[in-house]
Amino acid sequence: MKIVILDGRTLAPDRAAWAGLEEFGEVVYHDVSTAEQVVERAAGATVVATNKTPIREETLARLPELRLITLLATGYDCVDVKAARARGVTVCNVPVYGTRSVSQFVFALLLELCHHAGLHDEAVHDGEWTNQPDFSLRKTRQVELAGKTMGIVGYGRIGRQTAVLARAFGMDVLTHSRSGGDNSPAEGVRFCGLDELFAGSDVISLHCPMTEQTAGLINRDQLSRVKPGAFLINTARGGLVVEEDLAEALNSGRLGAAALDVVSKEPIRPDNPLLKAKNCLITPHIAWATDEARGRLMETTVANVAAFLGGKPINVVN
Ligand SMILES: NC(=O)C1=CN([C@@H]2O[C@H](COP(=O)(O)OP(=O)(O)OC[C@H]3O[C@@H](n4cnc5c(N)ncnc54)[C@H](O)[C@@H]3O)[C@@H](O)[C@H]2O)C=CC1
Ligand SMILES: O=C(O)C(=O)CO
Repeated sequence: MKIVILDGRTLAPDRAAWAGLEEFGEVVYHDVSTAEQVVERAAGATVVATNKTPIREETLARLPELRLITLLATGYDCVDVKAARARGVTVCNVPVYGTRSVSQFVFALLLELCHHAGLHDEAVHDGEWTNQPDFSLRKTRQVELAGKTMGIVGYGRIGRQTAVLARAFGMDVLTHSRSGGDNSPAEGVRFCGLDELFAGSDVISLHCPMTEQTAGLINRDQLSRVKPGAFLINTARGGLVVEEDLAEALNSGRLGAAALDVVSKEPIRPDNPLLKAKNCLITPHIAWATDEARGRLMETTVANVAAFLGGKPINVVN
């Protein structure tokens, strides 16, 4: 049986790290693949592992031997899961592995927006503190989170954990989720409509998946409702945001700042309008990438393949 890893490098560039899959069959490893390379590389494979390499209907049609697509990620928007189901291909993902890391990263981004610790460190190392008389050198406005409201779009695993951290910072939490009430809210968390969430939040954090319904959810119309000066954080998927509209909201000062771990095309293109937008912090899709989360991701991937081959698939999303 052939197992093809289409884009293993971001998880584990060392091929030895994939040895756990070798007990199931021949493993063919690729650092990274384009959508156009999938058919050739996955030909004859029973199992394909993909992190972000797209697998669309036309690709599936040309891979008749494929039985399992195992995502090396939580988000599965790069796979046409409906087309896979129609062809009898099981798709599974890796939930939970990154819940704590991603929600922690939300606060790494948010705290950077509040305090600009990196910028102050640079100023100190450049001698700015030494060369002025005051005991304190404040280069930007400093913001306290206690008493502010965090709006969480998507109250699933990461959204819920982000709410826990927000509560620990003394924030009130508004949330909007698909069913409006899936998962009973924790104390201090209130479900509301998206418009109310946008109008009532000092910090908006996105945690819903990228789907037909959520594509472009954050657009000019929605951004016109935000509290002046609010912060937007996106660690979910770039496609949730209309990037030109976000750049406009930042440049006009309507939105105070944005911190984005994800953009619509990754790696980011040089003409992405957010690269030149005011007060826009961008990290290269690393919220998931702690050592601990990557270890769990690999373990669950091996478990996904073992369960599927054992006839009792787990973490199935289609
Ligand atoms: N930046 C990174 O490194 C990472 C990003 N992610 C992203 O985070 C997303 C969320 O992950 P989890 O919380 O584990 O998923 P989850 O499935 O536990 O939660 C997603 C939540 O979004 C809600 N939702 C779905 N459609 C919605 C809509 N139209 N409006 C509002 N809410 C909606 C669902 O009801 C669910 O409660 C993933 O889909 C992935 O795109 C996940 C891991 C790492
Ligand atoms: O797990 C995910 O969904 C990520 O985006 C990280 O690959």
